[in-house]
Amino acid sequence: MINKRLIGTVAESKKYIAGNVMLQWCSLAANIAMMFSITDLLAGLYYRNTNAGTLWTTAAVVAAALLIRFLCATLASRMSYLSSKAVKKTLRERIYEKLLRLGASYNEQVKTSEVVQVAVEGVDQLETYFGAYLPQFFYAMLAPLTLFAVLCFVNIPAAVVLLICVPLIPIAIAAVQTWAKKLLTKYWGQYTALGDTFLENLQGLTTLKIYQADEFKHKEMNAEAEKFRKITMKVLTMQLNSITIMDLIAYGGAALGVIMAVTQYTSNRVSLAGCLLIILLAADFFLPMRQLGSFFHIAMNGMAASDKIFRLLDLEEPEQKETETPKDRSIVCSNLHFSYEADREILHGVDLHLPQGGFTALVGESGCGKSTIASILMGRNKGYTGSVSVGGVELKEISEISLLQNITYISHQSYLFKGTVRDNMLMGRPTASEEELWAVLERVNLAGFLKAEQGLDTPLLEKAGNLSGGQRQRLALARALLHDSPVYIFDEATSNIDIESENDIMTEIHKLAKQKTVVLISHRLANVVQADNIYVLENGCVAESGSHKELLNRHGLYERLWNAQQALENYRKEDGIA
Ligand SMILES: Nc1ncnc2c1ncn2[C@@H]1O[C@H](COP(=O)(O)OP(=O)(O)OP(=O)(O)O)[C@@H](O)[C@H]1O
Repeated sequence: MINKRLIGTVAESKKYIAGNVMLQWCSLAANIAMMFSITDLLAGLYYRNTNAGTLWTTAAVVAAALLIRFLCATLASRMSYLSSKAVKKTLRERIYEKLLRLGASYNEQVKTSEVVQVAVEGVDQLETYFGAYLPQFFYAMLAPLTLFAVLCFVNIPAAVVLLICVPLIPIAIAAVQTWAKKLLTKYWGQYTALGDTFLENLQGLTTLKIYQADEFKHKEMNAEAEKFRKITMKVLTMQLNSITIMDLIAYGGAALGVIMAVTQYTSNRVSLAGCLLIILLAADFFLPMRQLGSFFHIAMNGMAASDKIFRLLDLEEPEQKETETPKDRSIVCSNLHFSYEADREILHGVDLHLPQGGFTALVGESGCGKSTIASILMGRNKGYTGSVSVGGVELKEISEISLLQNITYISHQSYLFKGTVRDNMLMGRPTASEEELWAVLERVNLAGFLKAEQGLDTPLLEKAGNLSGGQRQRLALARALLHDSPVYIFDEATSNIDIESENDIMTEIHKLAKQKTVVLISHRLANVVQADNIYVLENGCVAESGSHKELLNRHGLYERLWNAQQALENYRKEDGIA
């Protein structure tokens, strides 16, 4: 239960733990002095040899001891607070830095919901471990030894009996530990699983309602929650039972000490004051250990959480590369293979050439691997084989920051943050002036709408929920234009939006393609007609490539897809659907 690595990780907390232990020890010393004084007075009263001076001295000692104990308790809780603060700050910083180092491909290794739970709940659990458990652990060792040393001067047999009984509490704790550890690991597993399902169902609630599947999911969640309730009850029962056992040992041990004191007194081996002192201090032998026992379960929870934190902190990090993206940004993929799962290859030896300043399109039926290629180019999927090079340098060798400065990715669901239009746009270029912001908004045809609202200060809800799909995409494009990177990848950037927005965005993409390297992934072949080169993918392989005209003349897959789409679009036009 003393995790050296954990303590080493939050080294700053060591001084607070030591301070806390010292303060508790001072409080104990004050208590001992107070008990000495009181028992002396009581014995004096019994033998009728007390004078006013003794009374005043006792009153002064009691008052001073109470004041010291009050100050020590206040300062000790301050120490707990400081150590908890250090723990939260350090561990959350470590988790955050780790995620940054894992980079864009972090969720290849860990689920976002797990990261959130570990960083929030997991770290909170450790707060108690550092703030309460660890100081109590050391104090629970120190207190009985101190009392033993003091009581040895009063009566050795009673002091020995009390000291011998103290270790029974940690022995009882150790007995339940193996079982408790298994139970807590299971508890944490179910807790994260429940959190995962809850988050997913909440995010998909509208979809569940549309398909009236909410009742079914409700039942599923109920079943999972019931499982979690049962395991929580098991944990609580285990905690309650072990606390009962500890209470029996603690108060049984104290009772034994009292019996010893009385028998020693009746056989004249200890004075009345000494006997009273043993009786009054007997419980103090056990209370720190008993208190430790009650923190023990919280600490075990913390241990289970720390395992998860260290699992996250120990995830293998992609090597931090120093190489800058070369000036020549032409991208070449040769014999590119990639699988998300071991036994299912998605890309089977793809060869692509995306020349600097060129306008290249990737087309193909759904699921053929277009977005996977885009992800690889953005450095998000690192486990590919074959070669992907930028200006002759292997992609894996290029630093992630440099790559992301040079390539901008715009998907059909670009993320817009809660805040204002300005906040979101400045992410593209933090130094952009007001004029520059309005200029790109004009380019994407969003300026008119925003002027009628609150301009750049128009508030945005989470994921820009208060904008239409088309407006969201135009804003995402405006932000991307501000980024002004040499390469742009548009991955179905005009999917699911109105035809006007699509036309506006496509016009901008075509203009951009005259100045930058543009890769356009699109279902709609009418959008790629102007591309210099079109790669037609089929089942993770390049089936054909060439310009629109060349591909039509080949009479292959591209022509079939084109004819099918044209027929559909003409039909729509005739029926006035589009
Ligand atoms: N994260 C993932 N884990 C496992 N398999 C995945 C993952 N993402 C995609 N796939 C699989 O990889 C294949 C290619 O997906 P990809 O998204 O690259 O296709 P796409 O051509 O972009 O399709 P679409 O045009 O529908 O967007 C699909 O069969 C898909 O099931």
